[in-house]
Amino acid sequence: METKNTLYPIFLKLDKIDVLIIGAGEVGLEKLTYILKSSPQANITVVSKEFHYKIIELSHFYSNVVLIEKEYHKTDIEGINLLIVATDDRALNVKIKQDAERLDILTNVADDPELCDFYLGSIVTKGALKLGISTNGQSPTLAKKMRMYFEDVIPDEVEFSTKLLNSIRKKIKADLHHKIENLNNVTIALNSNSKIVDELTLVKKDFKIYLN
Ligand SMILES: C[C@@]1(CC(=O)O)c2cc3[nH]c(cc4nc(cc5[nH]c(cc(n2)[C@H]1CCC(=O)O)[C@@](C)(CC(=O)O)[C@@H]5CCC(=O)O)C(CC(=O)O)=C4CCC(=O)O)c(CCC(=O)O)c3CC(=O)O
Ligand SMILES: NC(=O)C1=CN([C@@H]2O[C@H](COP(=O)(O)OP(=O)(O)OC[C@H]3O[C@@H](n4cnc5c(N)ncnc54)[C@H](O)[C@@H]3O)[C@@H](O)[C@H]2O)C=CC1
Repeated sequence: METKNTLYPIFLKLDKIDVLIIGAGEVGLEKLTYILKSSPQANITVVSKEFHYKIIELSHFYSNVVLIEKEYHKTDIEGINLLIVATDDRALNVKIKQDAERLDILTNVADDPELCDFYLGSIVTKGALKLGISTNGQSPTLAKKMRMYFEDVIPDEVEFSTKLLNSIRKKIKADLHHKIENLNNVTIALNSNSKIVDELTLVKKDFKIYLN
């Protein structure tokens, strides 16, 4: 595996596409839980011979999670946009990946990086702000630690600042070049000082003046 991370992160609207998880054991549960934590409205179908009881509980809570109790058949993946494979049968996982390739479906085979078209990352969410973290498959544990670190150090005020910046953004009536300059000026405090919390409080005051 490469040291330099060349993966390209994108932020998907999972309520607008169809996600399928095949296999509903421990790993299926981990993937489902993690996706719902970040995207509670994700459209997710789970196909499996048996279901972890926590997956059944989740499906009662989320009407957007549909469970289908059956053995995998290649027609299950037709029309699917994003696929996560998590059965305990490695040969079956390889076959599902081949079926998916024929239909051009982006696929993650849980815990089998070689078979993955994409990886799930660690995710930090603070209001509108979202950070995706990847170690290029080298250490999921490090990705998790980084998530916990950023959850801790990014101040909750960032939610407020994001909203304010958005309203300023809408108010500034200028050509794109001047708009970017203006927005850079009001956010410059964020870049110039490591005491993010203090700076955000200052920025908040500036914004209030700016908006009045
Ligand atoms: C390549 C990738 C493919 C993918 O699954 O998408 C992958 C692969 C593997 N994971 C393994 C193990 C563990 N995974 C975790 C946790 C997470 N794993 C996640 C993603 C990814 N895992 C992708 C790369 C992400 C990146 O680029 O950094 C996270 C981010 C999201 C998620 O849950 O999917 C989530 C953290 C969420 C969070 O809390 O923020 C823990 C820690 C724990 O659970 O506490 C362990 C045990 C400790 C350890 O091994 O480090 C194994 C070995 C299995 C074995 O031993 O057999 C493989 C296979 C291999 O490496 O060969
Ligand atoms: N549990 C763990 O922490 C880890 C698991 N893995 C690997 O991840 C994979 C999945 O592991 P677990 O989730 O723990 O297994 P599990 O045994 O808990 O779950 C497997 C699921 O796949 C379903 N399944 C099996 N054959 C099927 C078929 N033909 N059609 C539809 N569904 C089918 C089963 O009904 C079950 O729900 C395995 O390859 C395992 O080696 C790897 C690392 C850690």
